[in-house]
Amino acid sequence: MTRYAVGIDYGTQSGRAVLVSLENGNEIADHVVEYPHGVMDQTLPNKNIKLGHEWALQHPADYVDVIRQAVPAVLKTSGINPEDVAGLGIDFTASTMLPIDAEGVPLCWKDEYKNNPHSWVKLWKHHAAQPYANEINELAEKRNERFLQRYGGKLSSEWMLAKIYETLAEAPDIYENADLFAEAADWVILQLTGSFLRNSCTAGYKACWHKQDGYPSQNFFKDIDPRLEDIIETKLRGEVVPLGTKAGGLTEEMAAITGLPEGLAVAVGNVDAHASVPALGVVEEGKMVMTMGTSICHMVLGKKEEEMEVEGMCGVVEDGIIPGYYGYEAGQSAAGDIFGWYVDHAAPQYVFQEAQERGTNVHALLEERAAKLAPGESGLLALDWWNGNRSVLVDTELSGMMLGFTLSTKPEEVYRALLEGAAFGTRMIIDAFDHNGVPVNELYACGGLPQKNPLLMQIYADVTNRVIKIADSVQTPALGAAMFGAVAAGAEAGGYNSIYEAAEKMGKIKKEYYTPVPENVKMYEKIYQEYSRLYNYFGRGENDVMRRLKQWR
Ligand SMILES: Nc1ncnc2c1ncn2[C@@H]1O[C@H](COP(=O)(O)OP(=O)(O)O)[C@@H](O)[C@H]1O
Ligand SMILES: O=C(CO)[C@H](O)[C@H](O)COP(=O)(O)O
Repeated sequence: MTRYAVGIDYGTQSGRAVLVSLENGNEIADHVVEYPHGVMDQTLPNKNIKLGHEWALQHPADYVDVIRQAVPAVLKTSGINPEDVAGLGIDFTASTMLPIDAEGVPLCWKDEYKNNPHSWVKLWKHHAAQPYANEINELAEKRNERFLQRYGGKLSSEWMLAKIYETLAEAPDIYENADLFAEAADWVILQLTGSFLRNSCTAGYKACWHKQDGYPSQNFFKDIDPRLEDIIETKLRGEVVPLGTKAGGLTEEMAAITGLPEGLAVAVGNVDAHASVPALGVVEEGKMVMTMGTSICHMVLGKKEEEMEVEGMCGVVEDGIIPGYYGYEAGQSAAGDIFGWYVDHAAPQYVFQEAQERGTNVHALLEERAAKLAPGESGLLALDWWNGNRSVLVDTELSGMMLGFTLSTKPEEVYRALLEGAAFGTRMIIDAFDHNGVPVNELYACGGLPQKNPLLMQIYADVTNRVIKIADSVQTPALGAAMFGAVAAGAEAGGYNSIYEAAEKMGKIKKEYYTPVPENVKMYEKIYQEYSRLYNYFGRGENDVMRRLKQWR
């Protein structure tokens, strides 16, 4: 008898449920629900209350809507018997967080708080907490706090501590009246099961929790603000558990809403990018998974014995991706967005015209022409910093650059140089890991870009001199979430006893690989040396022209 699991992937604009077979990971049915309130970056649902610059909020009811609509829809489409579903797991954007009361009710649902923006869900890309992140970073650096090195030397404004401190500073009553600050991932699990547990992935990568050391010290929090002194025992309390842990069984109410059996095993939450790793079958060291879309997340597992320090990584967390390993994460803050920028704002009209005449899109046309060029033929070289540099320089003040233009430079040459620049940026990240005790032997890719742009993937293989394997699932994070749901169920209940077993059966990659072409590798090695020189020159303080130009804007 075939058994199934449900994975729910909570993205930025929408959530989707996917029903997968536990035999082989095949996606039987999926259903997407756009969040009715989307991303609130102008006003609260009460339209009279305007939001500040860099705010990005969400409505927690939208997350419940996804459960209410998408789960029954996949059961109906598939026609399976709900009793054959063994487990359920979710993945979420992070750090997407909210204040809740002692009963788990979001403060934004209460009349007395709903008009205060700080009572709502702060979405991962809410960047208004930057001044508070800066303050935390300065203090941590001054105090020589060890935890800072685990986050590439800087905490992000997107993360939990900056967002909580922002609430304390700007809305002390919300801070006071919050029983807990919760990751939305953990809050949704609370809705499904009635139990509140913090998953080690979001706690580790986004809230500075460490398996041995716990959170930063009480003393450190007190130094930020005396009112934060007891935060670890109060508003950050909650057991932190590894991924795949069973959070509990589906409640009677949720069983009625979804059509799934009451008591169904539900796994603790997970981060979207991280959930993809086992979905590609990756549960061991040496294999870097790249989630490639508007931006790129790079994840790699390191030895169980030793936590390594790698320049500019976003974080290292024990059990943070696959239990039993240190999980390392790094990132490029733009990739697809840079190619999209060129098409939208810089490609000439005649390219659009030709694309239209040929019934193709501009990306595809530029890719086709760029594929005819050899490495180095354009004479162009780009620094891929259109949205700053996340890894390894951790500097949002840096900006994009291209050199080598002549009067005969063509649009496809510029497009190819942008693809190459992104690949060099990834090579820099790989080298940082590889040279610091976290080997990267093979690359795995998922997300939209590997499906959209084969030339980009070949360039990545050539620039990094590594084989690249591509996900064979459209909903990679949801598949990963479903796999952790199966692990929460355990073999006795028809699931799996470990994520290793689940990955072996359900992880999926395409048969065709991208393999480096030796002569391209040779040429790109030379160009990469030039890229590295420019990278250091503009990125490490020798010439701060990018920073100055930004200041003068
Ligand atoms: N053919 C293409 N080649 C390269 N980039 C593309 C192409 N088509 C779209 N893009 C870029 O891909 C990005 C979207 O990637 P996708 O993985 O679908 O989204 P997301 O990151 O939001 O999940 C956009 O930034 C867009 O500019
Ligand atoms: O924080 C992250 C990974 O650590 C993600 O960048 C964030 O969750 C949003 O991801 P996406 O836009 O791909 O859904």
